[in-house]
Amino acid sequence: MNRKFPSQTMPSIRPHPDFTSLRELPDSYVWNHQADSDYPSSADAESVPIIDLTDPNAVQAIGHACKTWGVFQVINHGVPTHLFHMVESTSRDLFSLPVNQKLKAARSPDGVSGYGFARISSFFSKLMWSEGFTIVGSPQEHFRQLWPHNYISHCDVIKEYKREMKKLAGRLMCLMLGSLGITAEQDIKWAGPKADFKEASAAVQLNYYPACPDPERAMGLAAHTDSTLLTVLYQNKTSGLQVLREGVGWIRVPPVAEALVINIGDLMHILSNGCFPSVLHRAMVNRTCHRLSIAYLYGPASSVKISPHPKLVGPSQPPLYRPVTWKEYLDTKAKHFNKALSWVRAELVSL
Ligand SMILES: C=C1C[C@]23C[C@H]1CC[C@H]2[C@@]12CCC[C@@](C)(C(=O)O1)[C@H]2[C@@H]3C(=O)O
Ligand SMILES: O=C(O)CCC(=O)C(=O)O
Ligand SMILES: [Fe+2]
Repeated sequence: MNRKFPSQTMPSIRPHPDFTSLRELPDSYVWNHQADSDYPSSADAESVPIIDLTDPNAVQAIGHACKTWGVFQVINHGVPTHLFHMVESTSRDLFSLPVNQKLKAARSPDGVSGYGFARISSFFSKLMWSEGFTIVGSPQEHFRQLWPHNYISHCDVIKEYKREMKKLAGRLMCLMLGSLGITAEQDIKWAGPKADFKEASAAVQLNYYPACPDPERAMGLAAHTDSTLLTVLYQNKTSGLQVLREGVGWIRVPPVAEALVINIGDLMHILSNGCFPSVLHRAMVNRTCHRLSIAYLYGPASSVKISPHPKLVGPSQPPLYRPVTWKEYLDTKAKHFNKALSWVRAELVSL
């Protein structure tokens, strides 16, 4: 499944089919879900924790969720509801444009921003039943191509969304690290003097999963971990997100009104020296309803090297990973995909 396909055979930009016109799932979209029987489909005996950020015990609850799940949902997070409606409406406007219009903002072969299949597509021989739009920095140039007359209001929505998400992600960083006895003020220099992670950077990923004629055999977004410190994920009312629980199987993460899903990413896995493992997750699709999700992929400023925190390292706990910048890690991920973490680990051994 993790075979790498040369980019010539799987370019990131192919003319997208008009999903709405397909009555049957083309063979190129049929995934072999046989391998899933290794992990029996869980009877939902367990569910991903839901944490109220206004609860005085939130730090402990977050620490426990990060150690044992790598994912949790947050409620009472303080992000105004209207912002989700606005960003959802920008997303809908974007994905409902005609294919040729969307391709005007296609991600270039060596670029990060723009419209296209998920970056990880190149590792799979089958196609995913989804479309994506990645925003790094300002979306203005791409949005101008898509909506020559009203791109500014869409840009403003993204700007506001990023501002709110950055605040929330900084708060979550403090809570997560706090649960490990690390204080952002004293122990994390790159958190800045106010410990607000002001210099942090991020990407926004808009995901669209059209309704699918044969959802059992299709795949929305293949199993992966995020190359981030943490990811804040908003999903609309249609379910589809699943996380892999060791020894249990794929567990659904149902949409909960007003809640946001928080994933631990690979860089947090490294920073916590493996205490907070990154979570493998995937998105399935639906026969009658389309699905939208918006991921805020949060990482450090470009000059920061992430390494196991000194407070979590000692004679009995050697550092398991070598220091990496976000860019270095993304390059490793682009080469080795789901084996990237072990590459960063293996390289330490070979130093
Ligand atoms: C900052 C990031 C994180 C990226 C790469 C780059 C921009 C787009 C992100 C995603 C978003 C969709 C899933 C993923 C797996 C993908 O294919 O593109 C992510 C990837 C990663 O987390 O590795
Ligand atoms: O659509 C989803 O629920 C998952 C999206 C995701 O994993 C991502 O954008 O990284
Ligand atoms: Fe993800």
